[in-house]
Amino acid sequence: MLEMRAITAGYARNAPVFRNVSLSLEPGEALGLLGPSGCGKSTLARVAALLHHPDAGSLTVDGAPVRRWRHRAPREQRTAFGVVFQQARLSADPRLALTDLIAEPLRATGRREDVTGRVAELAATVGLTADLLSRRPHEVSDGQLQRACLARALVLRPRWLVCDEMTAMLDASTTAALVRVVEDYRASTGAGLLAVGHDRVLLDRWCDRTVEWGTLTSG
Ligand SMILES: Nc1ncnc2c1ncn2[C@@H]1O[C@H](COP(=O)(O)OP(=O)(O)OP(=O)(O)O)[C@@H](O)[C@H]1O
Repeated sequence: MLEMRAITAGYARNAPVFRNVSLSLEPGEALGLLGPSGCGKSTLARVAALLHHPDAGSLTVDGAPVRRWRHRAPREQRTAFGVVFQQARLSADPRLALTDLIAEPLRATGRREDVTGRVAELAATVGLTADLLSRRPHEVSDGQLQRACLARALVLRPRWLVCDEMTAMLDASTTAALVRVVEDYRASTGAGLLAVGHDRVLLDRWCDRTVEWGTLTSG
């Protein structure tokens, strides 16, 4: 279970982006989050994935309260999450070939021996061919780079996936392919999903439940 209670968060101490937002996901649930631009959906998604320290409120992941965020979070909690953002180019190190980008979390957690097998397996899953794997981000399309970012998000087999406008920059066929990869992953592992988006039709089709930002505030 992923439980956020009365979260207040933002980027300046006395001017939070939002206050008292609560949201819970059941184990294995796919939840879509819709809301107007700038309301704070990405910020909340980053709090949920342990990437942004909230000003107040509590987060519990699979029964364990989160006390530290970002690099201070315990590895076991940090690696429970796979995250994919809208702008793949901002979240990909431009110096790394796609194969190293996908392998980055394995190397960072000392699992170098898993790199070759796991990268090959995930490249096939997300539809990246060997010639693309050796290229760097500026040598591939946005869709190809997002495929690599999704593979990176899955490489440690997370229990929770956070997809923040993952498909907003992509065409219909790449969108369908990446959504299918996430669905197959969830079907085989039981992972939960928080999908932030603007497209209600896509979220309704993809998720078990879709909530509007305006319904999450508890006063
Ligand atoms: N790193 C940052 N520093 C300062 N302010 C930020 C930062 N990131 C976001 N903001 C501000 O916080 C507010 C919420 O941004 P956020 O990206 O969470 O909204 P959103 O609901 O995801 O928007 P969108 O749907 O447009 O992506 C916005 O006013 C934004 O300008």
